[in-house]
Amino acid sequence: MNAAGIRCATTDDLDNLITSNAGAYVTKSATPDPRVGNPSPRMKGLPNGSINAMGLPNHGLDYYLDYVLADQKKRPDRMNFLSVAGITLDDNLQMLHTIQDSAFNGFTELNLSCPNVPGKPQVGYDFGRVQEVLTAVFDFFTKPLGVKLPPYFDMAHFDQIAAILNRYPLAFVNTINSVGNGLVINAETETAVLKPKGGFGGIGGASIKPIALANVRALRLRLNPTIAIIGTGGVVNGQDVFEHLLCGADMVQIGSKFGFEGTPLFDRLNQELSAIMATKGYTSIADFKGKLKTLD
Ligand SMILES: CC(C)(C)CCc1c(C(=O)O)[nH]c(=O)[nH]c1=O
Repeated sequence: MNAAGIRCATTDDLDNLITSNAGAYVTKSATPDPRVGNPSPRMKGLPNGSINAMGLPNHGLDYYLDYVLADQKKRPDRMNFLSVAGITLDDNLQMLHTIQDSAFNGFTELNLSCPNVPGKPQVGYDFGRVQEVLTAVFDFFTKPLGVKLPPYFDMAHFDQIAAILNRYPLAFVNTINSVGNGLVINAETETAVLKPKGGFGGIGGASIKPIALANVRALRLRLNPTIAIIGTGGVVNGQDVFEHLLCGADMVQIGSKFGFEGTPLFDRLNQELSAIMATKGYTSIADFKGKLKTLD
């Protein structure tokens, strides 16, 4: 499926997704009210990925909730995901109350890369805050909910975030979001390529696959089996999908590459993954999911 933020901000984008061979879709992370987002250039393609500082441009929660409600009426059998990214905890709780009180019965993805109070790191990097947010959310929210996580790079952080997440009835964890605050420069003009944030932005694409695979594997090994894992990051071909599944992902999302290739990507990835499985004699994903071997 697509990753939140990529070709999923308008009803046209979403119509393209539901008529494609993607297994599911997720809507652009929503805020309570529409947002214009940051000034352009705010996203740039790179030889092996992308950098972005979009600033959460979106049409507001109601726009996406209306869309998924209409879709679930038309296609009650299909999975759909609604992503929310409140700038404040109150915004997140307000949106989740609206979703809880609505007829929506799909998955809600709570983006924990949302900003924290000024001077503190994003919520996903403030473990105490993660606990506060999830405690407040699960105080009332009973529908299927997962969290979108930033990448972690330290074994102690894998231990800490997993220990926190295991305390909540999460349907899934989506790992990873873009690798935060990279910087891409144009050496000829001696200028950063993005306008917002002095050129700092989230990095996506092939270069982040080793980080994504590590986060999928580390969390699979630590999280309760009741919590499914969506693997996101660095997928450009069927082998990358296979690797995410081997690390333990139950579902795979594609961001940067989907941005460049569009919906034919899903047909290509399905074909490439099927070819790899046939070569290896696998008839189902269960034959190899999570079965990464180590050299001990
Ligand atoms: C980074 C935030 C703007 C706080 C959240 C939205 C978001 C954005 C974005 O809208 O800039 N880009 C990403 O690569 N990941 C994200 O989660």
